[in-house]
Amino acid sequence: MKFAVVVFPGSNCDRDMYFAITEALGQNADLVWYQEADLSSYDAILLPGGFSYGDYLRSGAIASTSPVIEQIREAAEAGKPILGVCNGFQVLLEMGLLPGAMLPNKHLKFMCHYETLIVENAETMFTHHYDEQEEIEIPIAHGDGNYYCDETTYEQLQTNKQIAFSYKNNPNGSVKDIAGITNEQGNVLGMMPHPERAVDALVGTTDGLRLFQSILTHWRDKHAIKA
Ligand SMILES: NC(=O)CC[C@H](N)C(=O)O
Repeated sequence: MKFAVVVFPGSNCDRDMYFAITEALGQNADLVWYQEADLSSYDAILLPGGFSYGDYLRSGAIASTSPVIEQIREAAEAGKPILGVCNGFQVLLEMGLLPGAMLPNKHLKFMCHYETLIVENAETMFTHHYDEQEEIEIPIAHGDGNYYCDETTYEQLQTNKQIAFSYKNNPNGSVKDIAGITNEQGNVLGMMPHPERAVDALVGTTDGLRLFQSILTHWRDKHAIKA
């Protein structure tokens, strides 16, 4: 399986994402510069964390206007898996591929530590290697991680089972403790915590690895040649 890691000016978790795919998952990945990217040959697209365009205007806002965004939109419509982590999640919100918006953390401080997440939906292509309501340890690192959506949107998220992860102890003020959501079709996931930083026991937890394994086995099942 071939993954694209889209690099914007100011991305800083692109190498971690690349490591997670190539070293931990054992699959192919390319770091693709946003201006030169041709995403048509990739099976999945990963938007890494960081501070694209220095978080000017709003986190993810300027990146969400770059030409590569049209290709990401097309890939999403084609049903390819799209994962946005942290700044990648902010870009997905700003481009309207996921509902809601990101606000500054409740205490207006950048936070970088482990959080316990609850797997709210273990049936998505990103989460089927977890158990429903399983608690996993994944690090966060953000200043603008306070997810907001209105009541109607929250009801839609619930009805469509779009809430993938929640925080056990909400660190940033997010509505209903939401840590990660999918689109209605289930092939676009945005999450603030960093699964790519949780794929090697040396750094304390490998709980993030199963997210990438979920993408891989789902893709293999879908593309298996059936006799
Ligand atoms: N690690 C990241 O992706 C940081 C995200 C973002 N720029 C913030 O601080 O909110």
